[in-house]
Amino acid sequence: MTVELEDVTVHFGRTCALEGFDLSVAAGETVALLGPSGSGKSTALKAVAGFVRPSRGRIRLGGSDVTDLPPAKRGIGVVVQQYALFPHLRVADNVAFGLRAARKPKAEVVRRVGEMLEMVGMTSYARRFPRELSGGQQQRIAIARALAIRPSVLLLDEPLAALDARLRADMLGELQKLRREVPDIAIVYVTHDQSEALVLADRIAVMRDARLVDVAPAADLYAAPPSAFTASFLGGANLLPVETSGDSVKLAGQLVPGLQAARDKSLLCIRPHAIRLESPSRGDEVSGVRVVGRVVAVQWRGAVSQVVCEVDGVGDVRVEVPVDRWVPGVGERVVVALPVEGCSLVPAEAG
Ligand SMILES: Nc1ncnc2c1ncn2[C@@H]1O[C@H](COP(=O)(O)OP(=O)(O)OP(=O)(O)O)[C@@H](O)[C@H]1O
Repeated sequence: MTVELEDVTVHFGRTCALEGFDLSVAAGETVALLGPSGSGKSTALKAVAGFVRPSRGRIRLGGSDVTDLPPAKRGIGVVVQQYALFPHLRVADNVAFGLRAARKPKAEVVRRVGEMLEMVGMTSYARRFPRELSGGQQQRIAIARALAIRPSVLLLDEPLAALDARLRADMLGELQKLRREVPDIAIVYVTHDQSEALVLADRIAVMRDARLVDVAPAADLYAAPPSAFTASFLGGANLLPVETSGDSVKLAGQLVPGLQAARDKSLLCIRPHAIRLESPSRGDEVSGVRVVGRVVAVQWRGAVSQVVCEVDGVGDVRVEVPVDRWVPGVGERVVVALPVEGCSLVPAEAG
């Protein structure tokens, strides 16, 4: 079932939490709402669920206007942050709740509850009460309960936030599997974690200050971010100052081949993993723009090290160095090589 938000605006008192928000999610599509804390992601999702009322705009599900319908009449599966399970019901009864409300036959309820508990790895907890579970376990039951009714729209608000890294990876896998098993479900997934968005979403809607900034297929947004905000929020791109004259682009006085300036104010966008560091004493390994910098910080992060280099006339450049490559020490002079194929231009932000 399609989900459409058209010009949706939500106010809480004097706070505008969502401003003129337009988004359409097709049946079978997963769209992640990604943005910093307070950018309006949860508000957009609550508007679809019916938990908040827009002061302007319309919400349609499967083409029908549901703006004035209460949440229960919308037929949506919802898992929101801190979503309270029914405290007086055991885990299995929580998961069965929607199925019983829909008067499903008893055998089907039992089978479906069993399947759902198995999916979230909670079979042996079926007879416990929510207060006897950890926060992460409660969230897994909330996911099982939302999916039990086989909703055609599923809204997930930071569903993995309470889980540890290992469980989060497992649940991400489960959610991917779910998408294959229920191919027609439309999923709106709120997160501030870009890796979750990249794993799950067909498209990512990037939000900032109550507004939609960019929306596009995840791979396109990552490869060619349309704005400086999206470039840095998704993948932590370096945004480096360039000089333009005519349509040529220069970084620290050097021509960047292959880039054409289309506007006055642009920034050169390059991902930390695309940059190579070389010792000044070694030969040129990488073709592209080469500038000299000084290492000001090194953080080892397991498979990669993050190295920050200070480059005259450019500023700090963040580089990800894989574990099997040379990692310079703090204070060392290095050649920072930027392969042309990793470089793109994004418009500089106004103001
Ligand atoms: N019930 C409310 N009453 C008043 N203000 C609210 C309410 N809910 C949200 N807001 C405000 O609306 C704005 C958007 O909040 P929202 O919860 O949608 O952000 P978010 O992007 O989901 O953030 P987070 O990632 O922290 O959950 C924030 O400024 C927030 O303080």
